[in-house]
Amino acid sequence: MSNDDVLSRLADTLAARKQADPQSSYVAKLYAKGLDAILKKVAEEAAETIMAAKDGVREKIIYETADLWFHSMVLLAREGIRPEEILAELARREGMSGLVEKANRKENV
Ligand SMILES: N=c1c2ncn([C@@H]3O[C@H](COP(=O)(O)OP(=O)(O)OP(=O)(O)O)[C@@H](O)[C@H]3O)c2ncn1[C@@H]1O[C@H](COP(=O)(O)O)[C@@H](O)[C@H]1O
Repeated sequence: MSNDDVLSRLADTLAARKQADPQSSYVAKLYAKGLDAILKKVAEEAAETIMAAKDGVREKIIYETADLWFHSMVLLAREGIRPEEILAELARREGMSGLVEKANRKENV
């Protein structure tokens, strides 16, 4: 299996877990706990990523960032948002100066 479409495959699994038994699936259990529990995990994993970066251990940064991305993906799945939509937003910004993006953002968001 290629790494190229790992986000799409994971999103398919996360969508399917909406029908799964919370006893047999970590993701189903998280959905059952609700939005606040998912947000708490995102915040925890962000904090763990920060601590890993502070420690400066490469493998730890990769591991904790994977946990952060995974829980962010659970949040997106809960909200019915596909990872392709985030990738499209990043692609839209590609080649655009961050300063231009910042000016546009003030007008649009
Ligand atoms: N990529 C992941 C993944 N990354 C991390 N985790 C889980 O996320 C949790 C990380 O939280 P912590 O480090 O705080 O550990 P914890 O104390 O066990 O977590 P809590 O009980 O406090 O929530 C761990 O339980 C990990 O097992 C993941 N669980 C599932 N997946 C993917 O999601 C798919 C569906 O998982 P299930 O729904 O469990 O079948 C799997 O096939 C994987 O592809």
